[in-house]
Amino acid sequence: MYIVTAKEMYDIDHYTMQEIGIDGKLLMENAGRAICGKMKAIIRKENRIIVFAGSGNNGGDGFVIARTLLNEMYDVQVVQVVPNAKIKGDALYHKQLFLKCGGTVIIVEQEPDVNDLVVGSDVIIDAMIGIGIKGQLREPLRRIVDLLNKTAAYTISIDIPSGLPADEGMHDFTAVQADYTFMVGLLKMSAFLNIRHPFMENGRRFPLVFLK
Ligand SMILES: NC(=O)C1=CN([C@@H]2O[C@H](COP(=O)(O)OP(=O)(O)OC[C@H]3O[C@@H](n4cnc5c(N)ncnc54)[C@H](O)[C@@H]3O)[C@@H](O)[C@H]2O)[C@H](O)CC1
Ligand SMILES: [K+]
Repeated sequence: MYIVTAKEMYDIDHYTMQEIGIDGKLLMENAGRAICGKMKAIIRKENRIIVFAGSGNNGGDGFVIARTLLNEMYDVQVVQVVPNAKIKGDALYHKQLFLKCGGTVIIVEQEPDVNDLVVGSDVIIDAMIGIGIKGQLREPLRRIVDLLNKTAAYTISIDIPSGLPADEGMHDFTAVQADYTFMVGLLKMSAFLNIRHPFMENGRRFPLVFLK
């Protein structure tokens, strides 16, 4: 079993893209699809599902997941936690595919009732931020993470719970208290550090599924 730091994961992704030649969009598609395949064991067609998508590739995974679920007739919409201009590259490509498939994207800064959306949903998919996190969560992510932790019925995090430091060295942070976490590629070190313990609730929280 290999456990990687964020840098090691980026190095492996870089090798996969530059040396092997697998396009980043395809990596994202594979990650999102693999997660959806496993996720179907814990979600239902009648669930109201919201994907919270951030600005980076973690958000891109979220758009792939949203499109895959939408195309399979799940009740899913996306809440984008950053302005449109921040979505770029592979994530923008997958956002556009989701929109062209008829998907709904709600921009958080234009939506005064995010609280009502969360209260009215059964499953939150947390694709706000992954191993690209640097330092303490900034607004509006911090406020949204607090809201999800207080209000969300059931939360599934993509790759790592948003806000959790990817590596060692940080102890004071706010992070999503996920009921389930699907890791992409390789196991991330953050899953095994002491920083995770406050979120564990006697080991019951954070079941992990690791996807190759
Ligand atoms: N391993 C794989 O096979 C694949 C993994 N993927 C996913 O990509 C993310 C990592 O993507 P990256 O774009 O590098 O970073 P993030 O999406 O995690 O975040 C970057 C984003 O976040 C902003 N940001 C950074 N720090 C903060 C902060 N403290 N507060 C608020 N916002 C912050 C920053 O400005 C960027 O915009 C990985 O976890 C996987 O989920 C890919 O799909 C490829 C395949
Ligand atoms: K996440």
